Amino acid sequence: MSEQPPESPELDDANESDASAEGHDVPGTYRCGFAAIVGRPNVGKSTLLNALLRRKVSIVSPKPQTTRHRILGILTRPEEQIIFVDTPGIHSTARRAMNRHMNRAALSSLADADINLFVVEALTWTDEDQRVLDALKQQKRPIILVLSKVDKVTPRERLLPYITEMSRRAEFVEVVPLSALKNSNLEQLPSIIARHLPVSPPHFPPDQVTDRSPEFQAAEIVREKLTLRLRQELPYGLTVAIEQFKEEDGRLLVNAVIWVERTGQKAIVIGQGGEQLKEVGRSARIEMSNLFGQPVHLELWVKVKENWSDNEMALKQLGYEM
Ligand SMILES: Nc1nc2c(ncn2[C@@H]2O[C@H](COP(=O)(O)OP(=O)(O)OP(=O)(O)O)[C@@H](O)[C@H]2O)c(=O)[nH]1
Repeated sequence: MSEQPPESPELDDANESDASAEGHDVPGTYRCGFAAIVGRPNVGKSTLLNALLRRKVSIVSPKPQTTRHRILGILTRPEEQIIFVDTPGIHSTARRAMNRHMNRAALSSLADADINLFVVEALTWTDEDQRVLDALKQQKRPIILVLSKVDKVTPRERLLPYITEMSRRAEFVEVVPLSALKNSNLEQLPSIIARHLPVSPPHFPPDQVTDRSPEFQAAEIVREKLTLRLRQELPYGLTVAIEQFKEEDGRLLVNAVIWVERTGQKAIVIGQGGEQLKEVGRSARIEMSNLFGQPVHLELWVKVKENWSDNEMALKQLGYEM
């Protein structure tokens, strides 16, 4: 994984002395490594990451395929640093360049992780789940099976035969039923993961929670608000690019462009009398102010780039690593 420093003695030493320099000496038994959160779309991967970190680092919506990038979320504890990798949902209808990018980002993450968290929605099993499990098995890394959304399971007894059935599908090091939404049964997960990480000093400073820049987070907040408000297919045809992000007189000035694929979509995003865009801007601005701890002035523009999501060059320009 590109974020992981190579295992050269010089770098390891540098990490250790960095940690000490900041007053964060770590024990020789300290563990640090990557835990990828993988699964089909919409099973609750980003919600799980945010709940584990008690911070929102990855956007969430009821629509599948919301996460488009690989996003690191870093949990630093006295005995370990777990670098979670939130991944796009792995899906089978990968005809467009964007979908291929998403599957590639997810599949490369699970190959590089020290341990994988395979998230499956409790009581369900689909062909897409099976596809993800097949990919995981090829990696021969330890797998924790996370059964998500157990708050929806009634009566609870229905879980037991399901867990038995699921345990037969692969050799999971642990099966953890939980509800990220209700924050239930999450406490034990970091310790279970840590047992499978290599002994290593931390890769990141203790106060860093993500590898993503404030600009990236700002763009994602706008995209989340759009995804929550817009109906049907439209969220899949838009992306957000930050054109300006600067501090002036104690406030952040943010200009963002919402790129859509067709002229007709532009009018829908803006809405009658500009109401839709105004609401998106208002809710995004409030969330950004909370995240960045200062007032935000947000300007949104809607522009058309024909068919950008099926154009490798456009995707690259818009920040999708290929
Ligand atoms: N009831 C319930 N809903 C949940 C839970 N966790 C997530 N959800 C909901 O499931 C939907 C999808 O959640 P996400 O976290 O975006 O799922 P994801 O797997 O990251 O989705 P992709 O971006 O498609 O890969 C959202 O509406 C969440 O609120 C849970 O524990 N219980």
